[in-house]
Amino acid sequence: MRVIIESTPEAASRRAAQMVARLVRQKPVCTLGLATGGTPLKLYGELIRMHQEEGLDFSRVTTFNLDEYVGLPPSHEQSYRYFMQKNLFDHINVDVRNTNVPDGRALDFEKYGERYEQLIEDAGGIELQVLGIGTDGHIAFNEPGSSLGSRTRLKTLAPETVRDNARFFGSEKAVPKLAITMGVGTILESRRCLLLAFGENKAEAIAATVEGPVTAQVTASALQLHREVVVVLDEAAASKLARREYYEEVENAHRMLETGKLPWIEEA
Ligand SMILES: N[C@@H]1[C@@H](O)[C@H](O)[C@@H](COP(=O)(O)O)O[C@@H]1O
Repeated sequence: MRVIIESTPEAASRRAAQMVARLVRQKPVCTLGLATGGTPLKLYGELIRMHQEEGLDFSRVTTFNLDEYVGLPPSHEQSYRYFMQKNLFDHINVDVRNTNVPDGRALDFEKYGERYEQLIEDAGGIELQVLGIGTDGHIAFNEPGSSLGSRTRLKTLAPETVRDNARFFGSEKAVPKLAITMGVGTILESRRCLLLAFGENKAEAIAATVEGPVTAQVTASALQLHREVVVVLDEAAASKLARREYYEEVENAHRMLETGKLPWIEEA
């Protein structure tokens, strides 16, 4: 796990956008996994800017979103399809037919989950999965207790998540209590994961994810089993990490390798 700590959410989002953009430039036909929530908004804003000002081309990109609330039609302002259209897809040149967000109106969720998994497989798997994290340490809607091998399926939201998301719906009562979500196992199969977290209210979940034991009680901790994960944080979200100095050393080493300057070799 590579942990990158930037001073602000803006700087962290720019860093994350550069990673996404590098992939899209190197591999124009690629599959991105996308997330919703407040966290990736600045990342999407930066990708839109890169498309508009630098010609970043999404025309051959396919996308898969992590999750969707059960019962919300795509036209509902709080549906994740609506969110993606408004905050990214409507502003870049992705072909909307190549964008996939689980359908919250599906009736046979078991079958639908299998179909979503198949679509991901048919697209060649997810190259880079963008992730946020819940205050209870969940990724997508894999709430505490979710199997670390789980696949796309129906999930009941934990009370903490209902409380956190009430801000978007006006009240806790209005928050859908069920969601269809990629599983932890689905997420672990993506080739690379990019986890973003900002703000003090994510600090505990991030410390548990990065430095705690791998446990189904903090589903993001399963990312420790993945071979290529980058965690991009702002100062506040990093504030409860015990090994912060080491992560900074690792980043210095990356910079030295990029510039080809390894002082101990030059001095020898
Ligand atoms: N299903 C989503 C997650 O994918 C997201 O990571 C989380 C955090 O949201 P926010 O970024 O708004 O804090 O919220 C929801 O639970």
